[in-house]
Amino acid sequence: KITDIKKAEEFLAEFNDTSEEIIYKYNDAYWKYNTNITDYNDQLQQKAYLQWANHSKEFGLRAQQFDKDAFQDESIRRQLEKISLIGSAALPKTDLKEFNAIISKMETIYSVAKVCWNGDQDCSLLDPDLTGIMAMSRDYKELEYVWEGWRNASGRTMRQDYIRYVELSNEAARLNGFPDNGALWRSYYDTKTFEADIERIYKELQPLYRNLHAYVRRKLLDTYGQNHINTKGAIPAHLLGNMWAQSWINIYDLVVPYPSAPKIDATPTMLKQKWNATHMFHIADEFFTSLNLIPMPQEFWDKSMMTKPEDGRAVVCHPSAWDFGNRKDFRIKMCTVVNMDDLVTIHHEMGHVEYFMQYKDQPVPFRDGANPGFHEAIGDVLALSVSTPKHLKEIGLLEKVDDNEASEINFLLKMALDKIAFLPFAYLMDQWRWKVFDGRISSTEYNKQWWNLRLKYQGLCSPTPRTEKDFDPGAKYHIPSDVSYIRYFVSFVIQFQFHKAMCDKAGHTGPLHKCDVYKSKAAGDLMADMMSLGSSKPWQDAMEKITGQRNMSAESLLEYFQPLTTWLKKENENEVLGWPEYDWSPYLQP
Ligand SMILES: O=C(CCC(O)(O)[C@H](Cc1ccccc1)NC(=O)c1ccccc1)N[C@@H](Cc1c[nH]c2ccccc12)C(=O)O
Ligand SMILES: [Zn+2]
Repeated sequence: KITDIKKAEEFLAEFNDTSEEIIYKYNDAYWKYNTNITDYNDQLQQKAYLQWANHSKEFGLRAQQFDKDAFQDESIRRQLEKISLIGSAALPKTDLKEFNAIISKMETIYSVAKVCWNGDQDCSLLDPDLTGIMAMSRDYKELEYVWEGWRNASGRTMRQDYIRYVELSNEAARLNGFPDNGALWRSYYDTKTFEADIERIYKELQPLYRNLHAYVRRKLLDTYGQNHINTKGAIPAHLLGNMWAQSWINIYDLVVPYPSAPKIDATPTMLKQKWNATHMFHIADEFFTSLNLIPMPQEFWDKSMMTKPEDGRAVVCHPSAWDFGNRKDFRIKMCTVVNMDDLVTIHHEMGHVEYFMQYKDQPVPFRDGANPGFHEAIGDVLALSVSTPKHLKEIGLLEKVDDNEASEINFLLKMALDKIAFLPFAYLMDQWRWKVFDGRISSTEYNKQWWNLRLKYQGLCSPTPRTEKDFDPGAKYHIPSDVSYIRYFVSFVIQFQFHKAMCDKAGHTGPLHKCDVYKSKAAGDLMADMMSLGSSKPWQDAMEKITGQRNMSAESLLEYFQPLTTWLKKENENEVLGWPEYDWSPYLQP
């Protein structure tokens, strides 16, 4: 093994110089495919992917020639380690081609899947039509039709491909020295107690979730009646305002605690004031620059895709942020709809781009988040400030803001419908996949085990009978697209730690949920100093830089929701928490 430091430095310099161009070429081809799904563009992206994979493999094998532990210089050691971890590029050529082809096939199925009415006359895609129905409809049967139709058109048709995807993922993981792909994914958190830490944090948050679940279930009884809601059973999964019941924000009007107090909903005002996508992006950009963060560059405004093309092109609508690797070209691809949900999502995506720009001068192996959860948290932290009634009023999206207990509970419940409802979903998404990758869940019971987890963690049941002909996990973007999900669970916990640290830095006093860091340069600098590290240091160092402590903790999240927790416990005094009648189901009712 090579231990010569000069040779190591030359190798790293060569990697850095040759990588930018090949990364740009791959992103350019992948962007063209994502914003215009055709066979031709698919072939081009697969070719560019193979070139990028060959580059990774060549440099990965060369990096392994060095005895990385022989180097005192932590940066050299860490760069060699990251270059050695080449993921799917370790697969033999034919397997690699098959692997990439399967993923783009599943992703295409997902992006073009549609639900049709009256004999295929008119059909709807997920984005924006089916999403809109799931959010707005209060018709039990209509929701059921769309919920099942989407799963038939997306998940069900990719079930066989997924089985092959699992085999190839595990083969690649083994070639990288891991027992299975779940172990490889968990390694990105560089913490040997990661699973135990996540489980502990989940257990701390579960009481609050069960209180929210019981409260919402009680309210849904008023809307959907005894036949469809059992106050000791699971909630039918299609009634929560979202295709996957991962966010319950869209049924806020059915569950608002004090209907007479002002509803904190900015969407009607956005529509009345004729907001459009570009304006929403500028509002978000202005928030970032108010914190002395880097503004979106001109190329961003010129090359991003902010709305779904109207020329009938098939595109991947699921939002994403793009770093083209040349330290200049950064984009967002999103099918923006003018509503509060998408204003929050724009902040989420822009958080990714801010992170890209903050670490763009790091060596290529360090141009990444401290861990995947950090990358997901940045934008959401800023959105916590933007979502306060005080801030929404400041940007003209709310007329009046009351400062009384009723308004406070209304606001905190709305935030809980997004942030607390999401936690069990984010947790179970990779619980299921970790078990699929390590063989604890076999392909003969993919769907049965999925619904076991949906019941166990979310307290949901399917509105219609499910069999192993179905593949409901495939109905959620990240499964066909090979994108891990525990990153969002981590993000939803640490974003409150970051929020608290920024609020302290901004000199905020009073309850955490009222904090808005708008225009605080000190708070912005705190985040910028962390982001500029990229993945050059262990994430515990990055965490310490912001919060002064080195671990993930649910403490700040629980502090933020404290007033709501107290209120819910009182409200639920005579409620049954949980779903003890676990075998109740809406389709077995008379
Ligand atoms: O998937 C997303 C947003 C999309 C993304 O920005 O996370 C995107 C997903 C993706 C990953 C890899 C390839 C393609 C899409 N991630 C990125 O664009 C991204 C960019 C750079 C680094 C890491 C991730 N959100 C999750 C849940 C979620 C977390 N926070 C939210 C806030 C508002 C709305 C949704 C969410 C979801 O919709 O289920
Ligand atoms: Zn994201």
